[in-house]
Amino acid sequence: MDKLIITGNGPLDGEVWASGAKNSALPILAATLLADEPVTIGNLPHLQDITTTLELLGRMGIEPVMGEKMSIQIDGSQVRDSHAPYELVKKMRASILVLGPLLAHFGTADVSLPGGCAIGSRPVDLHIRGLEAMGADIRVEGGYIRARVDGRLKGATIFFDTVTVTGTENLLMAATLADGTTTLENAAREPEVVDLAECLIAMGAKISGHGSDTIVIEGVERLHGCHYDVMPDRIETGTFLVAAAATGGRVRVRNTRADIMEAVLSKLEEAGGKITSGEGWIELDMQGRRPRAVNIRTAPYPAFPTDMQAQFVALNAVAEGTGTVVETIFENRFMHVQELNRMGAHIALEGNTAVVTGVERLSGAPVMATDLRASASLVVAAMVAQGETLVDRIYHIDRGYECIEEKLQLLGARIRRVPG
Ligand SMILES: CC(=O)N[C@H]1[C@@H](OP(=O)(O)OP(=O)(O)OC[C@H]2O[C@@H](n3ccc(=O)[nH]c3=O)[C@H](O)[C@@H]2O)O[C@H](CO)[C@@H](O)[C@@H]1O
Ligand SMILES: C=C(OP(=O)(O)O)C(=O)O
Repeated sequence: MDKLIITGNGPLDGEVWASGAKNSALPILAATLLADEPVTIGNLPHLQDITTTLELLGRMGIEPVMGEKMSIQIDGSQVRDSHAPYELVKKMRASILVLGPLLAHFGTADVSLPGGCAIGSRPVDLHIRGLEAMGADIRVEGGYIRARVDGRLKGATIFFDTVTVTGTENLLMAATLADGTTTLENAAREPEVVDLAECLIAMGAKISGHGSDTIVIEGVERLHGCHYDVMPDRIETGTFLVAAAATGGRVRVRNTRADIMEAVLSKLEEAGGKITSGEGWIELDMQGRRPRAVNIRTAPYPAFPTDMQAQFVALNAVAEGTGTVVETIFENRFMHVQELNRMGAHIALEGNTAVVTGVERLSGAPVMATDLRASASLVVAAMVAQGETLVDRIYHIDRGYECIEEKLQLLGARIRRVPG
């Protein structure tokens, strides 16, 4: 297992680019299963989760064609087998996103149940209930979701009890080929849902209301090919900006968007960062100052994203004052706290709340990455720690951060990967 070795090296300074968004690329790759012509997806990030998705599509009979500038062409009409096996789903929960498209296009889908993961139990009951409301016959047996429909799915009005991102995406995709109109109420408003909807529209789908909590989809008989570029990754962008803030540095992120990051940017300003932005870039300048601790409460978009919580815990750990961080989305998303405390942080955990009292300096230590954003928080902490930190199990970080060590090296970090 590869490891990262990081030595605190003072303020980060420089420019870096954001990759395409993982959480947008994954549903968009699944959406290509709906078309009966080749779809070309551009600005795909080079990530382990993308490789896993391509392997999954490959098992179904698809032969992806690599194009220029990280683009891939996928022909959904090549599907011969609508089966997503456990050995791939267990590597990546987002594999559940093939359920809706396979069922809507081919009338059958056998997708392994994803099960829980390090951050929580993460059930998929709302995906299943929504598809049943659209006329699917679904049985859960042997660890698999076996879904069938005679003819086309039927439009329905579906109310989500809980706001779910991939649940909204699965039903949105399924509804594009359903007979009649589907209304998704209490739908997720995340920018990645909007990006997926825009891609589906480019494929010929009829969708309105995406970006609000009510999405209306008028089913069509078929979807066609298109070229679509994935939006920039707002979580990767936010992670670089937090790293700048924690180290007292100045970082400009290019190929990104400020308009979808308001909650995060306003917390970074509260922490003392001077934020400027323009067409396709955001800069944070701490002017050498130590950050101030901030209070955070995670919630669905447009509120503060749970995927940035761990990085802000690391920021608070070296900030002036005490910050309270409340996690309301996932019941177990504080695995980084123990590891940060091993580096000298003062974090008290009670239920879904972490009270973080900043210290002047953390100290390097061997630490273990437990999930994707927990890994990012350890990398941020290591860059402000005295001495050397060894971050183990970095396969988690490779799921979501493209060329993490190269990008941070560009900003002046002392970070290297050692094969293990
Ligand atoms: C690939 C992708 O886009 N992943 C993101 C997506 O995950 P994901 O889509 O899996 O997360 P959800 O939005 O579905 O989860 C939100 C909450 O709803 C609950 N729930 C969800 C579905 C369901 O059927 N029943 C149920 O109870 C979950 O346990 C959780 O407590 O949104 C999360 C919340 O912004 C992000 O952290 C993930 O990075
Ligand atoms: C939790 C995340 O991803 P996933 O839903 O793919 O596990 C994440 O991106 O932080």
